[in-house]
Amino acid sequence: MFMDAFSNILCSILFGDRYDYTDRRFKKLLFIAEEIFRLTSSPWGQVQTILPTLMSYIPGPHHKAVSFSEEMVEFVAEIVKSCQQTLDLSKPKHFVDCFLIKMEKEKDDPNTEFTMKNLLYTIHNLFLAATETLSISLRHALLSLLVYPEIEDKLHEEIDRVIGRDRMVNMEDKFNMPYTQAVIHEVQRFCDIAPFNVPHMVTKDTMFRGYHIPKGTDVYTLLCTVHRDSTQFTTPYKFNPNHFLDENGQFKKNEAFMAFSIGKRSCPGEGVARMELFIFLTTILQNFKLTSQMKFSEDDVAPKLKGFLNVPINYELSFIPR
Ligand code: HEM
Repeated sequence: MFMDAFSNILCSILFGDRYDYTDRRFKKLLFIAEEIFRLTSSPWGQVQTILPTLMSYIPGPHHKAVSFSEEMVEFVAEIVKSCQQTLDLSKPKHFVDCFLIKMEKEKDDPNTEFTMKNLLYTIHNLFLAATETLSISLRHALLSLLVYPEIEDKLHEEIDRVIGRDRMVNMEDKFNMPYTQAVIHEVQRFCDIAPFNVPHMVTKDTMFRGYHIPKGTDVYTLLCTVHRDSTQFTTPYKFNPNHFLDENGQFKKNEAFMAFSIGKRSCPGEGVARMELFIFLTTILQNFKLTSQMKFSEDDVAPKLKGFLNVPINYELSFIPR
């Protein structure tokens, strides 16, 4: 359900359109995205990420991810084709229109990055980067609130005080909701969904803290070590929103928070991801109390590595209207 909702937000940004949840083509797109994610997270997929050349010679299920990716690109190509038919150069309606206009402007530049292939693969990558990450984060957040109902109570209190029950939340509210902001940051720190980040490669010979890293070496920046650093977080192995609150209960940034990575290649979707997590979580809690027939321990909320992402356990959840 969350995947459907987050994917539809992306579809509105990219194509200016939402899909009905029962739409056959939309369901197919989500199925493909989930399959690519499942295959790349499997042990086969992980070895392929680390040793792509070797794994291209070895038969196995990891090759299916490539054919699923091709299917997704074909699907996207159809949508882009229909956008081309309705394109008005003076009135771009969405991301695809803006990209097509740039393609048109730079069509005589042999070095342009604005090509059809880049458009299709950018959309493909956005689908993979933007849907599962948000869905996993929200599922972690709701599980954390089931394990710590006192934190849910404090969120309800802040939501009722700042937003009330009669209007929808908006992004301005965030500035008056330090506790909610702290909880969302703590969910992302504690659940640490991309513990090894994504692989990077040094583009030139590099000296780092006395070590020589030759050009072309793969580098994995372990975000998990920063998120569990006891010099930065008082109780690194415990879910604790106070990590992001000062002594006056105001939201406090922490430079060691790196859920979206840092530097030039940090997550370009950070802004929209923060917005979506805030709006989804506050809207759910404005309207519902969370319960479950299952019994949870503190260990259940701790991150569980599956492939290259930390995912929450499977759990049942009921939304009780408030
Ligand atoms: C809670 C949600 C999200 C988390 C935790 C997250 C985290 C990350 C991380 C750790 C990276 C790797 C950065 C690096 O290479 O150092 C990344 C890359 C990326 N993310 Fe996100 N992300 C999230 C949501 C999104 C959303 C909503 C979008 C798009 C709307 C998005 C688009 C991307 C793209 C395109 C890249 C690749 C950037 C590149 O290769 O330069 N992400 N993300």
